[in-house]
Amino acid sequence: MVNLAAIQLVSSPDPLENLTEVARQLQGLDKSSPCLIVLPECFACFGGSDKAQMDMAETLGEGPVQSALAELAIQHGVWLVAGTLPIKVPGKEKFSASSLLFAPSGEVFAHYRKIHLFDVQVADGTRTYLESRYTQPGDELVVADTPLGRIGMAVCYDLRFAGLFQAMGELDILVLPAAFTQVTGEAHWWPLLRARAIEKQCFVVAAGQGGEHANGRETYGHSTVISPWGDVLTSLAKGPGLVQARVDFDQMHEIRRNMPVGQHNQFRSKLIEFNS
Ligand SMILES: O=C(O)CNC(=O)[C@H](CS)NC(=O)CCC(=O)C(=O)O
Repeated sequence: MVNLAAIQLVSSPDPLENLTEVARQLQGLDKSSPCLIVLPECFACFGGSDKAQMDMAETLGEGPVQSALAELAIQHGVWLVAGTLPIKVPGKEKFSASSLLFAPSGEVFAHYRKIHLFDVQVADGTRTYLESRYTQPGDELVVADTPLGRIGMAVCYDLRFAGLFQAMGELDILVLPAAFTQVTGEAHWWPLLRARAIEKQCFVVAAGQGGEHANGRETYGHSTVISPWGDVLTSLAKGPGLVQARVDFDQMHEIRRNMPVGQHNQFRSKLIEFNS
């Protein structure tokens, strides 16, 4: 059994405040099985100015937020997907929206830089988003081969690009830190997430920002754990909280035996792997 968990936040622009909330939510974790916890996109700083994010950007492997995260992973003995953090890109002005996977040892086991940037006019005209104005896109797929299983890493808007997940090959768990808008979340969050779980025949752990933020932005929330059959095992609509589901991978192997989608897949692609 493995406990798959997501912490939902309504992050402020203040990293200390948000890290304190993460530490508080971790107190509710069921540690009777090995745990994987996912934090939301921009968990440490959200709803402020672009400058607030630029100012807190850290160099990979050093900085107060990364140190705090490593400490939490060690303290609780868990695998921790630290949502996204602004991480400096050598030689570039912009930072990458980096999703770091911490091992229970506190080491950064894998590092995914969000590939697809959300430069979008939201349907009801509420807001125009231009993530590329301050974020450097990544260009590598990342699958972390861990003792818990093969973990595919993606962030938020990436969810809309099915080719990304096809290219990842076989996955046991897909993690998705997110900050979906209220408008697009209402319309697309569930069909996209459940489709990914079904087509990859894997568990999906999605951690969202979920509420009203300092700059008036509304995020959709609905953090969740979804089974390889597409069932929603747990979810939380809005507000800070912890969702968790102890899962048995036998169900996943049974589904794959009966419907060997992976073997029938006619598409193959190169990918970057981080191995233990
Ligand atoms: O910009 C920030 O402060 C933090 N980053 C985000 O909130 C990102 C980019 S704006 N949000 C998304 O990608 C929403 C995707 C989405 O809602 C969808 O695909 O429907």
